[in-house]
Amino acid sequence: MAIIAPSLLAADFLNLSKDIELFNNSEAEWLHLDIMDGRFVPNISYGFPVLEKIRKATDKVFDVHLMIEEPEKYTEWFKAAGADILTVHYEACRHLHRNIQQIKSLGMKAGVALNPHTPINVLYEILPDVDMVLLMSVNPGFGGQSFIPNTINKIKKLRTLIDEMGLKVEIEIDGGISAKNAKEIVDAGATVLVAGSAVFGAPDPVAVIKELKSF
Ligand SMILES: O=C(CO)[C@@H](O)[C@H](O)COP(=O)(O)O
Ligand SMILES: [Fe+2]
Repeated sequence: MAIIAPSLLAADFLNLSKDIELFNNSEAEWLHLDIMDGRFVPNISYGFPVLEKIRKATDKVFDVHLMIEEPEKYTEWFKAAGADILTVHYEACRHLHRNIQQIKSLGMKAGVALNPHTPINVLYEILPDVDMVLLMSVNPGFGGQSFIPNTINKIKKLRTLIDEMGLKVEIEIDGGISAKNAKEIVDAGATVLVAGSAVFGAPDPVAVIKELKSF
């Protein structure tokens, strides 16, 4: 049974308190927060004032996905804004190991994210130091895109690598996930499913979360 992490990016920003209440009353354990800087990705999302307000409205885990250049400049800010898990992109970090150490030294769990074109084998030396790997199953920057089928092969390869190394690392998959493909993703070895438009775009987000949880 996977952890479900609805992505706030697809919530109704004119009615955030309603969507947070739905989330609070659902079986989802984590809230996925996408931070975009207009440099690493072509889009700009939301920032600290939004995070700080939502932090006061939920006790669930804050799963923060940084799609930003130089994430090390903001690690302490995200800790202060309430992040529990902070994930940086492999492609955005010149000193990934140092960034992971910095995140963990502040008491957060540390994740590393890979873009769809980045192979699993770049993780070999960092895997023992991270709590989670996030595999992008769409190109980062936007919600509502289609799942890239090759992600299933990547999940299987990563599952094998983690098991062979005897590690306990979460595998989070992000982008284009719905009740239609969730079973295949979980069966391949994923442990955390991010879903934005499939959850907040649905008439009954709580029911969709329940269905995703059943796989
Ligand atoms: O990180 C990202 C996009 O860059 C994701 O977290 C999306 O927000 C997921 O949205 P859907 O694909 O589920 O609509
Ligand atoms: Fe994300």
